[in-house]
Amino acid sequence: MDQIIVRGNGPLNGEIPIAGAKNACLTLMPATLLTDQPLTLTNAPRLSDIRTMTELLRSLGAEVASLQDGQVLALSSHDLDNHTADYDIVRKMRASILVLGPMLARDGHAIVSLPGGCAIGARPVDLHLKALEAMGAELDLRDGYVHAKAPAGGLKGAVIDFPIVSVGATENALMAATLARGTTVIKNAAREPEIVDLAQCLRRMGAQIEGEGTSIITVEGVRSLGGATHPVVTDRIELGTYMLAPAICGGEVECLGGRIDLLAAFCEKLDAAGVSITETDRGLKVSRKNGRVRAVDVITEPFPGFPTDLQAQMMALLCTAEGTSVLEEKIFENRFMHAPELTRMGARIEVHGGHATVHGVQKLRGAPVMATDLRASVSLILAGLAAEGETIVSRVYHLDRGYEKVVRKLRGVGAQIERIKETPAHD
Ligand SMILES: CC(=O)N[C@H]1[C@@H](OP(=O)(O)OP(=O)(O)OC[C@H]2O[C@@H](n3ccc(=O)[nH]c3=O)[C@H](O)[C@@H]2O)O[C@H](CO)[C@@H](O)[C@@H]1O
Ligand SMILES: C=C(OP(=O)(O)O)C(=O)O
Repeated sequence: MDQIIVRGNGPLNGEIPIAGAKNACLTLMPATLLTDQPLTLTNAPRLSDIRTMTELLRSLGAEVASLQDGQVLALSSHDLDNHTADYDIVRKMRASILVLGPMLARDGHAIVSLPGGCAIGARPVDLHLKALEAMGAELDLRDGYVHAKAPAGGLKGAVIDFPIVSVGATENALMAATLARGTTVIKNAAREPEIVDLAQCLRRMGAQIEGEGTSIITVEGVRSLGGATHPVVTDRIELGTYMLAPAICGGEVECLGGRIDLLAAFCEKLDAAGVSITETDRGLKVSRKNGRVRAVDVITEPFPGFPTDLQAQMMALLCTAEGTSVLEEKIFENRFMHAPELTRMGARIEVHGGHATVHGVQKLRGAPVMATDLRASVSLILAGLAAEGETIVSRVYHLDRGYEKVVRKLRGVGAQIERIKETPAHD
């Protein structure tokens, strides 16, 4: 297993290109199951999660070609020769549940393993299932799998009123509704940019959708969808992560492809903390010129609120802020596992239930630390960039799920960071 070694090295300066969004690409790829025509995705990120989704789609009989060094994905699913998404693949990545709606809508049946819990929380899929039931699907939970059947004649349009905002359930319902008979109205829909991106891609494929980006999405089902070429939206979480690098270390970094509208709530918090953000022709320029950042309180919420996927990285910034910050995690019940690791680096953090209180310290110190999940892993790297001495981050396979070329990108702005093979322990 690899490790990443970071040495705190002062201000960072230069530019970092931002990739296409993992969380958008992982929902766009299953859209291929809705059509027998080719779907081409450009601006795809090169990540292990994308390879896992490729493996899953291939196991169902889809063809997926990775072109131009992985930045273009050519997908096609003429006939699916298998309608079972196997536990061995689904357990690796929760986004696998997104094949359920499309397979059911197109072919009328699907068997998909339940993804189970994961490190950051229980993460049930009941809302995905209820949405499909509302469209007439019969669901049976057996042996850890959802066995799903559409009524004769296919799924029917329905009013789906989600009790809480769910990104994944909105995506599954939206894809299924494109081929359902009649009109589907999704109320309390998620408004994330990844939902807007999915709706735009589906529309390019011939779907009739209105209201994406608002809480009510209306879909008029069509008989079939065609092929399309679609560019994956910028990864707002990778963007926010790299915006935090100069905020933590000082200096000035331009994040190429960045847009404030993807991250308005996050940008407001950075501004309040004393970080300057300027829109340029090429992206966002971020700098921290005057001394330490100030403490700010953060509550994670569905879009347009502060993203849960940036909470760990924001905590890394606040560890060295002047004053005390409170972070409240409202999406996932166990998403503070980075806190004890940051504490190993000298941070002063108290966690009580869904709240973490961070008392800013002057300086962090390098230490061996362990990545516990995707965003936790990058928060430790960010903290290491600002720490005195050497930080060794283990279990970086978490990082590979969501960050491409992290060492190259950070070295490009002057960071001292390298990836090494872990030395095996001796008896
Ligand atoms: C609203 C939100 O911020 N969603 C995040 C969530 O999307 P993801 O789609 O994974 O999760 P959801 O948006 O579905 O979850 C939101 C909340 O609803 C609950 N829930 C969800 C589905 C369900 O069937 N039943 C249920 O109770 C979840 O446990 C959670 O507390 O994780 C992704 C990866 O970290 C993030 O990119 C998304 O921004
Ligand atoms: C937790 C994440 O992904 P997933 O939903 O695939 O676990 C994430 O993107 O931060």
